[in-house]
Amino acid sequence: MEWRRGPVIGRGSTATVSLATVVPSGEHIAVKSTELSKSEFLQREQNFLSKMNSPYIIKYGGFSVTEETYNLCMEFAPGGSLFDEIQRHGGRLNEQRIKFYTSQILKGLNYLHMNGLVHCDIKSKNILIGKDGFAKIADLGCAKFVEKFDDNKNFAVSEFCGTPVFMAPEVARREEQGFAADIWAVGCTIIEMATGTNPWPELNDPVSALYRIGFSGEVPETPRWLSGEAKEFLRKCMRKDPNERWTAKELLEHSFVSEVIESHSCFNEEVDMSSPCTVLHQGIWDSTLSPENSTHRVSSLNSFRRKDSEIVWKCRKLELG
Ligand SMILES: Nc1ncnc2c1ncn2[C@@H]1O[C@H](COP(=O)(O)OP(=O)(O)OP(=O)(O)O)[C@@H](O)[C@H]1O
Repeated sequence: MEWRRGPVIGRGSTATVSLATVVPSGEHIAVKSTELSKSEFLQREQNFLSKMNSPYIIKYGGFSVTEETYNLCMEFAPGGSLFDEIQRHGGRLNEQRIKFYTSQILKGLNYLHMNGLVHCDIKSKNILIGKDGFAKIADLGCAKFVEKFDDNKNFAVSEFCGTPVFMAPEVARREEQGFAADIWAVGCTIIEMATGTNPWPELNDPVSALYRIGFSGEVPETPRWLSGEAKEFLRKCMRKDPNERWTAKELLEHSFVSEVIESHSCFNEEVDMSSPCTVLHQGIWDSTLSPENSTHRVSSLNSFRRKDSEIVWKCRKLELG
Protein backbone atom coordinates (compact mmCIF):
# COMPACT_ATOMS: atom_id res chain seq x y z
CA MET A 1 0.00 0.00 0.00
CA GLU A 2 1.34 3.46 -0.92
CA TRP A 3 0.29 6.61 0.88
CA ARG A 4 1.03 10.32 0.93
CA ARG A 5 1.41 12.22 4.18
CA GLY A 6 -0.94 15.16 4.81
CA PRO A 7 -1.36 17.54 7.73
CA VAL A 8 -0.82 16.73 11.41
CA ILE A 9 -4.10 15.88 13.19
CA GLY A 10 -2.85 14.99 16.65
CA ARG A 11 0.16 14.93 18.91
CA GLY A 12 0.71 12.66 21.87
CA SER A 13 3.60 12.33 24.28
CA THR A 14 5.39 9.82 22.08
CA ALA A 15 4.26 10.38 18.49
CA THR A 16 2.69 12.67 15.89
CA VAL A 17 -0.43 11.61 14.01
CA SER A 18 -1.00 12.77 10.40
CA LEU A 19 -3.85 12.40 7.98
CA ALA A 20 -2.64 10.56 4.87
CA THR A 21 -4.07 9.55 1.51
CA VAL A 22 -3.71 6.10 0.04
CA VAL A 23 -2.44 6.12 -3.54
CA PRO A 24 -4.22 5.70 -5.89
CA SER A 25 -7.56 5.03 -4.13
CA GLY A 26 -7.63 8.41 -2.34
CA GLU A 27 -8.84 6.71 0.86
CA HIS A 28 -7.90 8.55 4.07
CA ILE A 29 -5.86 6.84 6.75
CA ALA A 30 -4.12 8.05 9.90
CA VAL A 31 -0.35 7.60 10.25
CA LYS A 32 1.29 7.73 13.66
CA SER A 33 5.00 8.49 13.39
CA THR A 34 8.04 8.87 15.54
CA GLU A 35 11.83 8.78 15.20
CA LEU A 36 12.97 5.21 14.63
CA SER A 37 15.38 5.43 17.58
CA LYS A 38 12.46 6.34 19.91
CA SER A 39 9.86 4.04 18.41
CA GLU A 40 9.74 1.21 20.95
CA PHE A 41 6.26 2.16 22.16
CA LEU A 42 4.98 2.58 18.62
CA GLN A 43 6.41 -0.79 17.62
CA ARG A 44 4.79 -2.26 20.68
CA GLU A 45 1.48 -0.70 19.61
CA GLN A 46 1.97 -2.07 16.07
CA ASN A 47 2.46 -5.55 17.46
CA PHE A 48 -0.78 -5.44 19.46
CA LEU A 49 -2.89 -3.62 16.88
CA SER A 50 -1.89 -6.02 14.11
CA LYS A 51 -3.37 -8.89 16.13
CA MET A 52 -6.74 -7.22 16.84
CA ASN A 53 -9.92 -7.40 14.78
CA SER A 54 -12.96 -5.74 16.32
CA PRO A 55 -15.29 -2.90 15.26
CA TYR A 56 -14.55 -1.37 18.67
CA ILE A 57 -10.76 -1.23 18.23
CA ILE A 58 -9.13 1.11 15.70
CA LYS A 59 -8.14 -0.93 12.62
CA TYR A 60 -4.52 -1.67 11.80
CA GLY A 61 -3.24 -0.72 8.33
CA GLY A 62 0.42 -1.76 8.28
CA PHE A 63 3.71 -0.06 9.08
CA SER A 64 6.73 1.36 7.31
CA VAL A 65 10.17 2.75 8.09
CA THR A 66 11.25 5.75 6.03
CA GLU A 67 14.20 8.07 6.57
CA GLU A 68 14.71 7.07 10.21
CA THR A 69 10.97 7.48 10.91
CA TYR A 70 8.73 4.66 12.08
CA ASN A 71 5.14 4.94 10.73
CA LEU A 72 2.11 3.04 11.99
CA CYS A 73 -0.87 3.19 9.60
CA MET A 74 -4.40 2.81 10.87
CA GLU A 75 -8.02 3.59 10.16
CA PHE A 76 -8.70 7.34 10.18
CA ALA A 77 -11.32 8.31 12.77
CA PRO A 78 -13.05 11.42 11.37
CA GLY A 79 -14.81 12.18 14.65
CA GLY A 80 -11.50 12.75 16.47
CA SER A 81 -11.25 11.62 20.08
CA LEU A 82 -14.01 11.20 22.66
CA PHE A 83 -12.34 14.13 24.44
CA ASP A 84 -13.06 16.24 21.30
CA GLU A 85 -16.63 14.94 21.27
CA ILE A 86 -17.11 16.11 24.88
CA GLN A 87 -15.82 19.59 23.94
CA ARG A 88 -18.14 19.69 20.89
CA HIS A 89 -21.07 19.18 23.26
CA GLY A 90 -20.14 22.08 25.52
CA GLY A 91 -17.97 20.19 28.02
CA ARG A 92 -20.25 17.33 28.99
CA LEU A 93 -22.36 14.64 27.33
CA ASN A 94 -25.93 13.80 28.25
CA GLU A 95 -26.65 10.42 29.84
CA GLN A 96 -27.94 8.90 26.58
CA ARG A 97 -24.62 9.61 24.87
CA ILE A 98 -22.63 8.45 27.90
CA LYS A 99 -24.45 5.10 27.73
CA PHE A 100 -23.91 4.89 23.97
CA TYR A 101 -20.14 5.35 24.15
CA THR A 102 -19.69 3.39 27.39
CA SER A 103 -21.33 0.36 25.79
CA GLN A 104 -18.88 0.48 22.84
CA ILE A 105 -15.83 1.08 25.05
CA LEU A 106 -16.83 -1.96 27.12
CA LYS A 107 -17.28 -4.11 24.01
CA GLY A 108 -13.79 -3.11 22.87
CA LEU A 109 -12.35 -3.77 26.33
CA ASN A 110 -14.14 -7.10 26.61
CA TYR A 111 -12.53 -8.08 23.29
CA LEU A 112 -9.06 -7.04 24.52
CA HIS A 113 -9.51 -8.80 27.88
CA MET A 114 -10.82 -11.99 26.27
CA ASN A 115 -7.58 -11.96 24.25
CA GLY A 116 -5.50 -11.54 27.41
CA LEU A 117 -4.57 -7.90 26.79
CA VAL A 118 -4.77 -5.10 29.37
CA HIS A 119 -4.95 -1.65 27.70
CA CYS A 120 -3.48 0.29 30.67
CA ASP A 121 -4.32 3.78 29.35
CA ILE A 122 -8.08 4.07 28.86
CA LYS A 123 -9.18 7.74 28.85
CA SER A 124 -11.28 9.93 26.54
CA LYS A 125 -8.20 11.04 24.57
CA ASN A 126 -7.50 7.41 23.65
CA ILE A 127 -11.03 6.64 22.44
CA LEU A 128 -11.66 7.67 18.83
CA ILE A 129 -14.95 8.24 17.01
CA GLY A 130 -14.97 6.32 13.73
CA LYS A 131 -16.71 6.88 10.41
CA ASP A 132 -19.66 4.86 11.70
CA GLY A 133 -19.97 7.22 14.69
CA PHE A 134 -18.97 4.48 17.11
CA ALA A 135 -16.28 4.67 19.78
CA LYS A 136 -13.09 2.73 19.07
CA ILE A 137 -10.28 2.05 21.48
CA ALA A 138 -6.91 3.39 20.27
CA ASP A 139 -3.35 3.97 21.53
CA LEU A 140 -2.25 0.49 22.56
CA GLY A 141 1.29 1.73 23.29
CA CYS A 142 1.00 0.95 27.02
CA ALA A 143 -0.91 -2.34 26.58
CA LYS A 144 0.42 -5.68 27.78
CA PHE A 145 -0.51 -9.31 27.72
CA VAL A 146 -1.14 -10.78 31.15
CA GLU A 147 1.02 -13.75 31.94
CA LYS A 148 -1.88 -16.13 32.58
CA PHE A 149 -5.56 -15.48 32.95
CA ASP A 150 -9.01 -16.90 33.47
CA ASP A 151 -12.42 -15.27 33.75
CA ASN A 152 -12.33 -14.28 37.40
CA LYS A 153 -8.79 -13.43 38.36
CA ASN A 154 -6.70 -10.33 38.41
CA PHE A 155 -3.02 -10.48 37.62
CA ALA A 156 0.12 -9.07 39.00
CA VAL A 157 2.37 -7.82 36.22
CA SER A 158 5.81 -6.38 36.57
CA GLU A 159 5.44 -3.18 34.52
CA PHE A 160 3.20 -0.21 35.25
CA CYS A 161 2.13 2.25 32.65
CA GLY A 162 -0.57 4.81 31.98
CA THR A 163 -1.79 8.25 33.02
CA PRO A 164 -1.69 8.85 36.81
CA VAL A 165 -5.15 10.44 37.28
CA PHE A 166 -6.78 7.48 35.49
CA MET A 167 -4.93 4.87 37.54
CA ALA A 168 -6.75 2.53 39.89
CA PRO A 169 -5.65 2.51 43.58
CA GLU A 170 -3.82 -0.82 43.22
CA VAL A 171 -1.88 0.56 40.23
CA ALA A 172 -1.01 3.78 42.06
CA ARG A 173 0.35 1.61 44.90
CA ARG A 174 2.35 -0.44 42.36
CA GLU A 175 0.70 -3.68 43.43
CA GLU A 176 -0.88 -4.87 40.17
CA GLN A 177 -2.23 -3.64 36.85
CA GLY A 178 -4.71 -6.15 35.47
CA PHE A 179 -8.06 -6.16 33.65
CA ALA A 180 -9.75 -4.52 36.65
CA ALA A 181 -7.50 -1.47 36.30
CA ASP A 182 -8.97 -0.87 32.83
CA ILE A 183 -12.47 -1.00 34.37
CA TRP A 184 -11.53 1.65 36.93
CA ALA A 185 -10.34 3.78 33.99
CA VAL A 186 -13.72 3.27 32.27
CA GLY A 187 -15.27 4.77 35.43
CA CYS A 188 -12.86 7.73 35.12
CA THR A 189 -13.85 8.11 31.44
CA ILE A 190 -17.55 8.17 32.39
CA ILE A 191 -16.72 10.98 34.84
CA GLU A 192 -14.91 12.80 32.00
CA MET A 193 -18.00 12.43 29.77
CA ALA A 194 -20.26 13.69 32.56
CA THR A 195 -18.13 16.61 33.76
CA GLY A 196 -15.60 17.44 31.02
CA THR A 197 -12.68 16.91 33.42
CA ASN A 198 -10.65 14.00 34.73
CA PRO A 199 -11.81 12.50 38.06
CA TRP A 200 -9.17 14.34 40.12
CA PRO A 201 -9.10 17.83 38.55
CA GLU A 202 -7.50 19.33 41.66
CA LEU A 203 -4.41 17.10 41.41
CA ASN A 204 -1.81 18.70 39.18
CA ASP A 205 1.35 16.71 39.69
CA PRO A 206 1.72 12.96 39.14
CA VAL A 207 3.37 12.23 42.49
CA SER A 208 0.59 13.70 44.62
CA ALA A 209 -1.99 12.14 42.30
CA LEU A 210 -0.50 8.66 42.79
CA TYR A 211 -0.24 9.17 46.56
CA ARG A 212 -3.82 10.39 46.95
CA ILE A 213 -5.32 7.71 44.68
CA GLY A 214 -3.26 4.91 46.17
CA PHE A 215 -3.31 5.71 49.87
CA SER A 216 -6.13 8.13 50.79
CA GLY A 217 -8.91 5.52 50.48
CA GLU A 218 -10.93 8.12 48.56
CA VAL A 219 -12.94 7.38 45.43
CA PRO A 220 -13.63 10.17 42.89
CA GLU A 221 -16.84 12.09 43.41
CA THR A 222 -19.82 10.78 41.41
CA PRO A 223 -21.35 13.50 39.20
CA ARG A 224 -24.53 14.50 41.04
CA TRP A 225 -26.72 15.04 37.99
CA LEU A 226 -26.42 11.41 36.79
CA SER A 227 -29.40 9.07 37.30
CA GLY A 228 -29.41 6.52 40.12
CA GLU A 229 -28.83 3.74 37.57
CA ALA A 230 -25.77 5.54 36.16
CA LYS A 231 -24.36 6.18 39.64
CA GLU A 232 -24.82 2.53 40.57
CA PHE A 233 -23.03 1.47 37.35
CA LEU A 234 -20.17 3.86 38.11
CA ARG A 235 -19.81 2.41 41.62
CA LYS A 236 -19.39 -1.10 40.10
CA CYS A 237 -16.50 0.27 37.99
CA MET A 238 -14.86 2.12 40.89
CA ARG A 239 -14.77 -0.45 43.67
CA LYS A 240 -11.52 0.08 45.57
CA ASP A 241 -10.79 -3.65 45.71
CA PRO A 242 -9.98 -4.83 42.15
CA ASN A 243 -11.41 -8.26 42.94
CA GLU A 244 -14.81 -6.70 43.65
CA ARG A 245 -14.86 -4.54 40.53
CA TRP A 246 -17.18 -5.85 37.82
CA THR A 247 -15.64 -7.24 34.65
CA ALA A 248 -16.34 -5.78 31.18
CA LYS A 249 -18.54 -8.80 30.44
CA GLU A 250 -20.58 -8.32 33.63
CA LEU A 251 -20.94 -4.58 33.07
CA LEU A 252 -22.26 -5.18 29.53
CA GLU A 253 -25.17 -7.01 31.15
CA HIS A 254 -25.95 -4.10 33.52
CA SER A 255 -29.23 -2.30 32.71
CA PHE A 256 -27.32 0.99 32.21
CA VAL A 257 -25.86 -0.28 28.91
CA SER A 258 -27.57 -3.59 28.09
CA GLU A 259 -30.39 -1.93 26.13
CA VAL A 260 -28.26 0.55 24.19
CA ILE A 261 -29.25 0.76 20.53
CA GLU A 262 -26.18 1.12 18.36
CA SER A 263 -27.52 3.77 16.04
CA HIS A 264 -27.11 7.51 15.97
CA SER A 265 -30.83 7.73 15.22
CA CYS A 266 -31.29 7.24 18.98
CA PHE A 267 -30.09 10.85 19.38
CA ASN A 268 -32.75 12.17 16.96
CA GLU A 269 -30.16 14.01 14.94
CA GLU A 270 -28.36 13.54 11.70
CA VAL A 271 -24.71 12.69 11.94
CA ASP A 272 -22.38 12.69 8.95
CA MET A 273 -19.24 10.90 9.97
CA SER A 274 -18.02 10.45 6.41
CA SER A 275 -16.19 13.75 6.68
CA PRO A 276 -14.13 15.14 9.55
CA CYS A 277 -16.31 16.77 12.15
CA THR A 278 -14.01 18.51 14.62
CA VAL A 279 -12.96 22.08 13.90
CA LEU A 280 -9.45 20.75 13.47
CA HIS A 281 -10.54 18.03 11.10
CA GLN A 282 -12.76 20.40 9.13
CA GLY A 283 -9.70 22.53 8.45
CA ILE A 284 -7.94 19.48 7.15
CA TRP A 285 -10.84 18.61 4.91
CA ASP A 286 -10.77 22.09 3.40
CA SER A 287 -7.02 22.06 2.76
CA THR A 288 -5.24 20.17 0.05
CA LEU A 289 -2.89 17.57 1.44
CA SER A 290 0.46 19.28 1.68
CA PRO A 291 3.42 18.20 -0.38
CA GLU A 292 5.82 17.25 2.42
CA ASN A 293 4.14 14.29 0.91
CA SER A 294 6.66 11.73 -0.10
CA THR A 295 5.03 8.46 -1.01
CA HIS A 296 5.47 5.62 1.45
CA ARG A 297 5.17 1.91 1.03
CA VAL A 298 3.74 -0.03 3.91
CA SER A 299 4.56 -3.53 4.90
CA SER A 300 2.12 -5.48 6.99
CA LEU A 301 4.90 -7.70 8.30
CA ASN A 302 5.30 -7.82 12.02
CA SER A 303 8.57 -6.27 13.17
CA PHE A 304 8.01 -6.06 16.92
CA ARG A 305 11.08 -5.45 19.05
CA ARG A 306 10.63 -5.11 22.76
CA LYS A 307 12.86 -3.04 25.02
CA ASP A 308 11.84 -3.30 28.63
CA SER A 309 14.27 -0.62 29.78
CA GLU A 310 12.42 2.01 27.76
CA ILE A 311 9.08 0.87 29.15
CA VAL A 312 10.37 1.03 32.69
CA TRP A 313 11.79 4.46 31.94
CA LYS A 314 8.41 5.64 30.74
CA CYS A 315 6.83 4.36 33.92
CA ARG A 316 9.51 6.01 36.03
CA LYS A 317 8.91 9.22 34.13
CA LEU A 318 5.25 8.97 35.04
CA GLU A 319 6.03 8.42 38.69
CA LEU A 320 8.47 11.25 39.00
CA GLY A 321 6.60 13.64 36.75
N1 LIG B 1 -6.63 6.92 13.87
C1 LIG B 1 -6.79 8.21 14.19
N2 LIG B 1 -7.71 8.98 13.55
C2 LIG B 1 -7.88 10.29 13.89
N3 LIG B 1 -7.18 10.92 14.86
C3 LIG B 1 -6.25 10.20 15.53
C4 LIG B 1 -6.00 8.83 15.23
N4 LIG B 1 -5.04 8.37 16.08
C5 LIG B 1 -4.71 9.41 16.86
N5 LIG B 1 -5.42 10.51 16.55
C6 LIG B 1 -5.30 11.84 17.21
O1 LIG B 1 -3.97 12.01 17.66
C7 LIG B 1 -3.93 12.16 19.09
C8 LIG B 1 -2.67 11.52 19.65
O2 LIG B 1 -2.68 10.13 19.35
P1 LIG B 1 -2.21 9.02 20.41
O3 LIG B 1 -2.95 9.19 21.69
O4 LIG B 1 -2.34 7.67 19.76
O5 LIG B 1 -0.68 9.42 20.57
P2 LIG B 1 0.32 9.04 21.78
O6 LIG B 1 1.67 9.68 21.49
O7 LIG B 1 0.33 7.56 21.94
O8 LIG B 1 -0.41 9.74 23.00
P3 LIG B 1 -0.14 9.60 24.59
O9 LIG B 1 0.21 10.99 25.01
O10 LIG B 1 -1.48 9.16 25.14
O11 LIG B 1 0.96 8.61 24.80
C9 LIG B 1 -5.26 11.56 19.57
O12 LIG B 1 -5.69 12.10 20.80
C10 LIG B 1 -6.20 11.91 18.43
O13 LIG B 1 -6.68 13.24 18.57
